[in-house]
Amino acid sequence: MEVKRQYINGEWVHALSKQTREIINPFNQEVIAIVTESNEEDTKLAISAARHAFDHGDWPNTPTMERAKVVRKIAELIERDREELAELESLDTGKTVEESRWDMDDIVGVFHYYADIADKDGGEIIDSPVPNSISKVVKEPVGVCGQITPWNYPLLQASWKLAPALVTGNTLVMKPSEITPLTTIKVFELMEEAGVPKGVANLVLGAGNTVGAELSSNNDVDLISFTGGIQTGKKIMQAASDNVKKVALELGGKNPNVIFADADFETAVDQALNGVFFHAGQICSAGTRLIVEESIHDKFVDALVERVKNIRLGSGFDKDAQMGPLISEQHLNKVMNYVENGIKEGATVAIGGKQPDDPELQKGFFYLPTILTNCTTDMRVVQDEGFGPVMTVEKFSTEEEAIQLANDSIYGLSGGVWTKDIAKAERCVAKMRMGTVWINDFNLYFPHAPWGGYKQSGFGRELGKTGLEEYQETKHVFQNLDPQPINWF
Ligand SMILES: NC(=O)c1ccc[n+]([C@@H]2O[C@H](COP(=O)([O-])OP(=O)(O)OC[C@H]3O[C@@H](n4cnc5c(N)ncnc54)[C@H](O)[C@@H]3O)[C@@H](O)[C@H]2O)c1
Ligand SMILES: C[N+](C)(C)CC=O
Repeated sequence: MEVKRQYINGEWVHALSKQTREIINPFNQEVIAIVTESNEEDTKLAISAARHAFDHGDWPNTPTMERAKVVRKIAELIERDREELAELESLDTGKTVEESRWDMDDIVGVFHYYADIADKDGGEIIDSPVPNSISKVVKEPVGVCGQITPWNYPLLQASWKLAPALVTGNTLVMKPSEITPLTTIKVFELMEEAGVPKGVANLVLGAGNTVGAELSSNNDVDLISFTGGIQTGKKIMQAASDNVKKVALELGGKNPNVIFADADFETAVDQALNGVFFHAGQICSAGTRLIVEESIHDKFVDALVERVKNIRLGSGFDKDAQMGPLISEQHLNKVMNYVENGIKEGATVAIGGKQPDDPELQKGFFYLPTILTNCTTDMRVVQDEGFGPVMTVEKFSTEEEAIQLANDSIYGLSGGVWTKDIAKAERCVAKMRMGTVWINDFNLYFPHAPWGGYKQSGFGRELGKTGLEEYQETKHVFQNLDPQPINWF
């Protein structure tokens, strides 16, 4: 098997150490690729290349419209290779190919969106309070950006960083998750084909505690944009402090989905299932914390359990499969422990709570879709991000209690409210401390609207206009057209 290489200063090169890593298919544990294993020294080379391209190259000063053409070309190439990329993503993550196709469409949309909006904000003229002067605000690229992504949406999360960084004239070094680097490698090939100049976009492949730590601590990096877990986010924030680099953190969530008794019952049941079990619950915004009005609690749980019985587990390449495996054995063990601890805390398993018996699934890291009832807000299983196909169910009896439960979390990424009473929904939304709140929907995102967290779900925003501004500095330029001595000294 040919070893896949890192991309530094426009060259596909092996890591200096010549170490490699096997990439595993989570459905059957087969080795699907071997990639070079970068370390701190490779990362320093990649950062130097990005630094040189920023300080001495043309990209930061290339007209925005020209950069937008390159970004649009990347979108077109991803669209051209959509099927290959979708299959690669499914092979690497275990998600169904249909899910991966949706991801690819979203990714194409993100590159187009940023190509479209990049030249729409050329700065601002300020009405200067000083006679005979010009005061203006201009936007400039931040500089060298370190970008670190997780394994659950490898290319989607990469696209949310690459497209705005490139179109605004930054240079960058990306580090995908060491478990799922394959589609990111492929897109760097497409970026080369699209004409991204040498040194502007660099790719290193390796572990968090080596490559990731170097990227976040290196003083030649001006901004670190990270998507991943809360504990890693804290380390990155600390590592970034030496040169006070800009930090953007997209961290985890434990997202409440509040169901009022007057909600459209069938739709709320259907979307509550989708909110949790899509991609086997390995979604930052999964609605794993169901909060249901007491009067419909039993009926709602019964309906969920009946539907869960029919969820089909299987290979991402099986057209009938609705849910794939978890990403790794280590993650499977984490999810199993999380559920076992929840049971010890007093939760009741309404369905699932174990690995499937199906002999065809034994090589994969599968876990059954699980619903835990009798949950209360003080339990770890309710507070911690399980990141698996596990829903906890709590009850409430008043609107105030629903809001209080929904906010009782260190996280604040997203949440949902289901009711036909729009005034009630708006009252709840106004009090819910989360970056995204859905009314009568769940887990919807698109390029035009910002995405990010309150509280310990992080700070900074991706997507939308705000996602572009993350990659820009704001400079005030004041010009005196009639300079005179002040005669103070
Ligand atoms: N808020 C969002 O938009 C969003 C989106 C996707 C995933 N997530 C979160 O990501 C997590 C799952 O992803 P994960 O398990 O890959 O997270 P993780 O934190 O373990 O790893 C994420 C990335 O950080 C790297 N890393 C690890 N240690 C590092 C260190 N010391 N310094 C620098 N980089 C380091 C990893 O190699 C990987 O590339 C979940 O918590 C999920 O909620 C959040
Ligand atoms: C941000 N999102 C929802 C695409 C993936 C979260 O894990």
